[in-house]
Amino acid sequence: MKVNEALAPAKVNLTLHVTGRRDDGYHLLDSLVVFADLGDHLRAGPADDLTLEVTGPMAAGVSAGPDNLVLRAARHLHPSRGARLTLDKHLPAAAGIGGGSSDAAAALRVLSRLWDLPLPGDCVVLGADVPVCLDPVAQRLSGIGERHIPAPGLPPLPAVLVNPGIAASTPAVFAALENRTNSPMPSKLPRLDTPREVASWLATQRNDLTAPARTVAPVIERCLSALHNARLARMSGSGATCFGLYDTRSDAEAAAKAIAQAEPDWWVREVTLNPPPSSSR
Ligand SMILES: C[C@](O)(CO)[C@H](O)COP(=O)(O)OP(=O)(O)OC[C@H]1O[C@@H](n2ccc(N)nc2=O)[C@H](O)[C@@H]1O
Ligand SMILES: Nc1ncnc2c1ncn2[C@@H]1O[C@H](COP(=O)(O)OP(=O)(O)OP(=O)(O)O)[C@@H](O)[C@H]1O
Repeated sequence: MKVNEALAPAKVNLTLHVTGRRDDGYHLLDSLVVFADLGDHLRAGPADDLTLEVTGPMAAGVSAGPDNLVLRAARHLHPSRGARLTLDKHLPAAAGIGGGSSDAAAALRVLSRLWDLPLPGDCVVLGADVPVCLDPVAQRLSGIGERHIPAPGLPPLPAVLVNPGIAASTPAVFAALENRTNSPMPSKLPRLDTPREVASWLATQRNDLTAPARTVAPVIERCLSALHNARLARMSGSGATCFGLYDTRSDAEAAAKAIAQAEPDWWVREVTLNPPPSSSR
C-alpha cells in the first residue's frame, strides 16, 4: 500500500469474555482479537477542506457525513486541517467485525502521516474497538477496550466470515446481557501452533455476547449452523457476523462456496485471520 493508503481490516473476537461493568455502564472485557486479510480501504490526498466519499460494494447505508467514524477520527486528530478521503467499503456495518472502528483507526494512521502528527493516545473515545485496531495484529484486549497487549504465538487461521445482512446494535446486545460478571480467560494464554490447536483451545472459551445477540437477532443461530463443518464456529463481537475456523484454505474456500450458494443474500467471505505480514488482499 502507498503511504497515503491503509487497509482497515476486519476485526474478529476469537473470544469475548464480559467480566464486569463500570459505573458509567461500559463493560469490562477480556478478548482475544485477531484481524483478517480483508477489509475496507482508505485513501487520503492533500486538500484544503476535509471531505469524505464512501464507495465500494458495502457503501449502501454508510453515511459520508460528520458522524462517519473516519471524519470523527480526522477531527479528533486535528480540529481544522483538510484532506480528501475516500473510503472503499468492503465490510458490512454494525456487524461485530469493527468496520467503523477499523476505519477510524486507519484514518488516524493515514492522516497522522499526511499531517505529520503523532497518533493520539486517547482514541477510545471514538469507540471501544479503536485502540486495538490501531495496531491490527493478534492482541489480548482488556478494560473497556483501551488496554491491549500482543497475544502469544498464533498461526494464520483459514476462516469463513458469515453475516446475514441484519445489523446487530452493540448497545442493544449489551443491554440484553443477563450476567455481566463472568470469568476472564486464563491469565496466561497458551502458545498454539496449528489451526486445530487453536480451535480446540477456543472451544474451552466463550463469547458472552452470543446469547443476548441471539435474542436481538435470532438469525445468528442459522449463521452458526451454516458453519457446521468448521472446526469451531462462533460469533464475533456483538454480532451478527459469525466465523468458522478450518484446517486449510481449501477447506475454508469450499465451505464459503457452499454457504454462499445456500444463502445467496448473506455476506460470506473466505479469509485468513492473523495473516502473515503484508499478505492482505
Ligand atoms: C463488543 C466489541 O465489539 C468487542 O470488541 C466492542 O467492545 C464494541 O466496540 P465499539 O463498537 O467500538 O463500541 P462503542 O461504539 O465504544 O460502544 C457502543 C456501545 O456498546 C456498549 N459497550 C461498548 C464497549 C464496552 N466495553 N462496553 C459497552 O457496554 C455501550 O453501550 C456503548 O454505548
Ligand atoms: N466508517 C463507518 N463504517 C461503518 N459504520 C460506520 C462508519 N462510521 C460510522 N458508522 C456507524 O457506526 C455504527 C457501528 O458500525 P461498526 O461497523 O463499527 O459496528 P460493529 O462492526 O458492530 O463494531 P464492533 O465490532 O466494534 O462492535 C454503524 O451503525 C454506523 O451507523
